[in-house]
Amino acid sequence: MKLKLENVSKVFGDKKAVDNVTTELTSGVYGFLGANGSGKTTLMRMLAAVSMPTSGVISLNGEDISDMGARYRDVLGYLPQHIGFYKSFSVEKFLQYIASLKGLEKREAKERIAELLEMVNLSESKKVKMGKLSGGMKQRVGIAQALLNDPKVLIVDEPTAGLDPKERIRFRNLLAEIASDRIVLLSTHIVSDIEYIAKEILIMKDGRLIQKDTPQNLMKHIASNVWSVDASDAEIPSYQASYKVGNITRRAEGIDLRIISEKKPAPQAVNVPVNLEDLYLYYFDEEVGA
Ligand SMILES: Nc1ncnc2c1ncn2[C@@H]1O[C@H](COP(=O)(O)OP(=O)(O)OP(=O)(O)O)[C@@H](O)[C@H]1O
Repeated sequence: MKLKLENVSKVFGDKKAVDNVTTELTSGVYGFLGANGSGKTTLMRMLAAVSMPTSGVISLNGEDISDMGARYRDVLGYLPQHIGFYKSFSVEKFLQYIASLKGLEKREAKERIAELLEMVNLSESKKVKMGKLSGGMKQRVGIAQALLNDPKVLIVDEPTAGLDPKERIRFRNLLAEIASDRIVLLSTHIVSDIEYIAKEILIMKDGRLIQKDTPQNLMKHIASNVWSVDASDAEIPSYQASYKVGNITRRAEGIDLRIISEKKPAPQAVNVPVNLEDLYLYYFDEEVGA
């Protein structure tokens, strides 16, 4: 299984939302990191064949997905960032409805829905109306609908938003389990979502794919840029003004700042082992997700 992107771009007016992306995805989980507006959703929509590239080609096993039509949708599962639900449908009814849109046989759908409800821990709530579900429950229904047709390519856009930590772990394990013979692309702001399960991490910035590598290699690249610095309260603002400061840890013996910097930020600074949050901070200025 190979999903290939060749010089894929998407332009809205004079905005290049996705800029000449070329890459290949095979079985496994790919974590997709990027700041807000970096083009992740736009790229995922093209991979889900919801929108067409302005230029470039996306192919599955050598065949242009725009020529595959229904055959591509048959092997695709997609959980968009914002999914429209029918408030008056029960969970089960909603899944039956999506199953019929996806062309599943009634009996096959019934079995699959029961299995998926179990998997996302919603069997007990199958009669509850969609309008009455919590954010996390809705998200789990979204995940179930994306898996209805047992997709070979699964694209999920920020699927863990609104899930509590326990649900997030359950979801992460579920993806890891199903990814052995499928391509799973998962976008997130929350680095811990992909820390353990991603075979590779793709980093997108201003529409361009700037990195694609294993988490270990990406962390190795920045090993000399992550520092721990002893500081006093009074010094914190000046470090923050000059450097990317991650965690600030207060200890009995003083304050420890985690700093991302190519040059040594202070004489007492020492290099420390890198984690994925450092990677996020290195590439993006904004705050690291929860
Ligand atoms: N339909 C559209 N029309 C015009 N501009 C768009 C459209 N869709 C996206 N954009 C712009 O393209 C850029 C990339 O947006 P996109 O939603 O793909 O980013 P993202 O990385 O998914 O961000 P987020 O994490 O906030 O969803 C943004 O500047 C956005 O404003």
